[in-house]
Amino acid sequence: MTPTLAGLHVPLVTPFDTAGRVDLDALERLAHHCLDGGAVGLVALGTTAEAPTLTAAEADAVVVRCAAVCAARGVPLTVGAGGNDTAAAVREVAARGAQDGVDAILSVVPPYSRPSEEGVVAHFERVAAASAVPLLVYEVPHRTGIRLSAAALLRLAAVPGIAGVKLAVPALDADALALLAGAPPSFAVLAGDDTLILPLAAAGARGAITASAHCATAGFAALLTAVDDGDLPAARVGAAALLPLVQALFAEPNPAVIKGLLHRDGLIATPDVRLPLMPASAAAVERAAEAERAVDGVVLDHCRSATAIQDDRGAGQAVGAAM
Ligand SMILES: O=C(O)C1=N[C@H](C(=O)O)C[C@H](O)C1
Repeated sequence: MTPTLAGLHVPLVTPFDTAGRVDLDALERLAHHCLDGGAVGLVALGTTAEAPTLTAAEADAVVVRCAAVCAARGVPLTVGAGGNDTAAAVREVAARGAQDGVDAILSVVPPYSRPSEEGVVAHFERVAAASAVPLLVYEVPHRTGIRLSAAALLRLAAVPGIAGVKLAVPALDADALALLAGAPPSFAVLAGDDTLILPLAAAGARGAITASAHCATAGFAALLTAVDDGDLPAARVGAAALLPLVQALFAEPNPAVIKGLLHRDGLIATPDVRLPLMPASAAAVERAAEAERAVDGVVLDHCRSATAIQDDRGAGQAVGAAM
């Protein structure tokens, strides 16, 4: 499938069962839950998946199960692969990109080593050349230790095989705006920081990869649809309603609170994360649950009023047509 790098993509957590094993059935249920809520694609083995803690066999099993769900639902699957050893990243991306049902690769800017921008571009030229599927660069400075300039990201946009960037920068600053303004049509910018979906989408991002959207999925999908439809007042209502939820979900290291809330909501068997992450505090999960309830109210109210407006418009058009 040619991936649609637009709309809402959810980077799935990796659920664990009470014995500490990867719970593939819960993962499958969660995948359907997110797609039922309005996500148009899924991401496996992202940051939120605790990918560094999975064995190779576990990671393979996660990809196989997610690929089966995505194939059944006719949506694209993006898979995280790469790292800060270019030779190893090339091998991993080549293998993942060749796996059945993998439509795109999400590959992080090499973390920890703090290479120059020249080095980052050379890294991605090699990695993209090895990939059988389009590659999304994952720009996440607070995790990698380096922030790429707009000029460097635009150089990456011109590399064959690189189809976009997941932009998880902390602010909509001049570099982010310059990237959005200069990105060619072949290069999709996706919002990667959950607090900045509205401003990034309003400035031209085509969608979002958003861990918070495990919860209140319909609200995040509605926010992006509102921006697409040019309905900024509705998008502002949605974004304002979602912000307390996003803040609550990221109050402790991700994905602990998301897992805590999914467990509380009965979607996964345990809230467990693997070390070095620690389980979320009960207070953080409770705050997130309250924020989630508040979003449901706003989004439902908004949908009701949006439907009422649609009905009015439809009635008006019908009347106009009859005259
Ligand atoms: O796994 C991801 O992809 C995401 N991880 C981010 C993080 O934990 O830094 C957050 C974002 O929503 C998606």
